[in-house]
Amino acid sequence: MSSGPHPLPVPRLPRSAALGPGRGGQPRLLIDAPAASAQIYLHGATVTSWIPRGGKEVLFTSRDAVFDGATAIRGGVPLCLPDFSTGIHGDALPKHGWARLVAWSLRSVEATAEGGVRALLAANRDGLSLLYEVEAGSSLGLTLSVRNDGAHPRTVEAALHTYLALHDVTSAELTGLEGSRYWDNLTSGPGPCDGRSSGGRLRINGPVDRIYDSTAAVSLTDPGNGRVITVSKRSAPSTIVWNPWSAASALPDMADAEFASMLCVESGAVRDHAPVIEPGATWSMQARIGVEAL
Ligand SMILES: O=P(O)(O)OC[C@H]1O[C@H](O)[C@H](O)[C@@H](O)[C@@H]1O
Repeated sequence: MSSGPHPLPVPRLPRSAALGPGRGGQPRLLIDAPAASAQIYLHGATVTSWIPRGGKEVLFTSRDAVFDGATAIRGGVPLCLPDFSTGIHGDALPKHGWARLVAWSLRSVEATAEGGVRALLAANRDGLSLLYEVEAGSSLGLTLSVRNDGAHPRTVEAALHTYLALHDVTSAELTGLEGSRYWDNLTSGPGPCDGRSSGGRLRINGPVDRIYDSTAAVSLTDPGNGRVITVSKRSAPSTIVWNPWSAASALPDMADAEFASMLCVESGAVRDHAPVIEPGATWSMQARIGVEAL
């Protein structure tokens, strides 16, 4: 009999959750609870699906996403940490940090009193201990905690790189960022405060890649699906808005035309807002995604 790799410890699961192979045979927690269904891959602790009961899929995951246990998953909520993009000094590798690239362990899974499921995942590396709590219910709660296990203060960038599914991005309107300053990654410069001239709404009709200074909750209308997606957050002073537009065709793991049915609205603490975590201290941030009828 062959003695294969030592299996990872599996926590006791409620009846509304199953751990098994998902796409590409990758370990995945499948949730089917009274309040919602959801999927979480242990690779990168990537939530790839959340469907509130009676509703439609809220998270976009590309049909060409690569599930090989090495590549970052194109869609859902990849975690960017300890760097966002190439980091504060512009030279950090891998891009967006290692958190989305490593296998996380599943610490606990429990049914919530509200009919959802709460999963706790953990990863340690590079002098940092990460804990990630995913609560999939009538809303999706994501809480990321980072402990500095090293002897020196650490500056850590973090973002919940949330891909939201839309019927048609050009008919969507994003509100909540009006009047906020932003850095435009497309021009590598600061953008004008926008939203004022358009009555507070941001419409997407081309590529967008902006890092907003904003703690505000945002709403994204999705008229084709008859809904508004809301994102509220705590300790996350950055909001990143990204759609590659047709440049997505250069991405090997995103299918042609899919850019029309997604918008990333990412909650984080990046660049000037990156927290400095003292030795032994823990910093955490939270985002909550909800859906309302339009
Ligand atoms: O292709 P990835 O490494 O996943 O990055 C996807 C995107 O992430 C963020 O939204 C950045 O602001 C973009 O500049 C970047 O292109």
